[in-house]
This record gives sequence, C-alpha cells and structure tokens, in this order.
Amino acid sequence: MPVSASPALLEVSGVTVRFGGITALDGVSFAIAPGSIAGLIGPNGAGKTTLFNCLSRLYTFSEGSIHFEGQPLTAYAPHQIAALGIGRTFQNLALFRTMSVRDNVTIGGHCRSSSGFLANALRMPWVRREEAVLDQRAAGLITLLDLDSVAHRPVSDLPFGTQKRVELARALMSQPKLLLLDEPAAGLNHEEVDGLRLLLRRIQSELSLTILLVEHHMNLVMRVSDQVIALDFGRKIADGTPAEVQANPEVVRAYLGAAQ
Ligand SMILES: Nc1ncnc2c1ncn2[C@@H]1O[C@H](COP(=O)(O)OP(=O)(O)OP(=O)(O)O)[C@@H](O)[C@H]1O
Repeated sequence: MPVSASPALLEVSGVTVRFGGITALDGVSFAIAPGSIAGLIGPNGAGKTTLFNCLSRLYTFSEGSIHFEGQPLTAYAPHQIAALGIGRTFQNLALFRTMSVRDNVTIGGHCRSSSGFLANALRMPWVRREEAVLDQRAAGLITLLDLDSVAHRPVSDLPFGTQKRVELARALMSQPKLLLLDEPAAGLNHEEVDGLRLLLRRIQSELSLTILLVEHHMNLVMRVSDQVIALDFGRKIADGTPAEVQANPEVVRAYLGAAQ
C-alpha cells in the first residue's frame, strides 16, 4: 500500500529546534498515514529523541508546525496530549516496580478518566462504572500482550522483556491512535526482538493503531515498518519504503561515517 494514499494522521512540517548553538532539528518534514508503522532512524545525536519530545509537547520548536488529525499540536498542553490520542513509551522503563502488572497497566487509563477528586473520594456510581471499564480494558490488553500468567506478580520479579510488554500495555490503556515507541528493542535478545516484531504487527492490526518507533535495531525497523524516515545531524536525509531508505546513498554514508 503506498503510504501517501490516505490523508496523514500526523504531519510534521519544517520543524526546527535549537539548543543554544546546536540545531537539533533542522526544517524536518514528513507525514504518516493512518494504520501504518513508521520507523525513525539515524545515528546518535541525529535528533530522533528531540522529535519525539516535540510530538509529546515536552519540547517547543522554534519554527514549523505539527498537525495531528489536522489539529495543530501547539494548541494543546503536554498533559492533554494523551487524551488527544498520542501515547508513548520511554527509552528507560518507567514502571512502578513494586506494583503488580495489572495495577501498572490499569494506571495507564487514568489520563482519560473524567472523574474528579471528590467523586473519586465519595465512590460515586459513575466512578465505579468508569473503574469497571478500565479494569475490563486492562484485562483485554493483558491477554493481548500475553501477560495473563504474570498479571498478579510485582513488575520487579519479571524479566526485562516482559517488563517492556507491561510498559506497552500501559501505553495502550489510553487508547492512543498514534503510539510513539522509543527504542522498544533496546536490551532485548534476538528471540525477544523477533517476538516484538510480531507483537507490534498484531497490536497495530487488532487495535487499528498507527505506530512511530525510534529504533537502532535495523533488522527490526526494516522488517516491521511500512515507511522509514532517516535523520542525520537534525536533517531528514531519506523517507520511503525500507528498501528505498536502505539503498539511499546518504543513509549508507551517515551509518558508515558513524561506524568509523
Ligand atoms: N535538552 C537538550 N539540551 C541541549 N542539547 C540537547 C538537548 N536535547 C538534545 N540535545 C542535542 O540535540 C542533538 C540531537 O539529540 P537527540 O537526543 O535528539 O538525538 P538522538 O537521535 O535521539 O540520539 P540517540 O540515538 O543517541 O538517542 C544532540 O546534539 C544533542 O546533544
């Protein structure tokens, strides 16, 4: 399916971010079609995390625009981004280690909870109804991510690869339309990376998700993505199918240069 066939879910246009004398992003533009998996690659310092932080509104950009479903992101505060439909995971796991898998996952739904503090304290009927919906959603995601057998175990007891699935389930609790994954394969062994590839495809199709992942694991990016965007020194150097990007001379140069 050509990636440009449907209107973009996410449209990044001429985004520039400067930190003092460093231009971390230099007029970066690309679009992501709904229902696709896009990989964002580039050597260390290329600007991938900076771009993710712009998409989460953690950083402000000095030039350009980002539109999500046609809405300018700058119209929303960082705490409204999850409710808008953009979820994310982080490079370093941010789980509550002594809490169970189920509780860690359920917590991910509270950014969309509409109950106020008083209603919660008084356990009003609509609060209980809302909690039942969240419990049910958490149970569905725990099954989808193959976590049923460890649902009641504290997260700290579990292998790293399983903890990463817990983090993914938690990010999905806010029912994102766009899921940003920051190095999901980091720290995983060969077998786990292959499992992750199948899992990403499964959640993408079962939940009709769009996924943007930053990843250094080239084999995973090239096998899981419909579209790959390559950055180098803050500039976009390639954007296309995995085969097109892999064959792009600027991409080859950026990686060979980085390896020397
Ligand atoms: N908060 C910040 N303050 C100053 N400079 C920053 C900040 N964040 C990023 N940079 C700089 O911006 C550039 C892009 O960094 P960024 O972390 O976005 O790259 P990256 O592609 O994610 O790298 P990596 O693959 O190593 O995570 C780098 O030169 C980095 O030093």
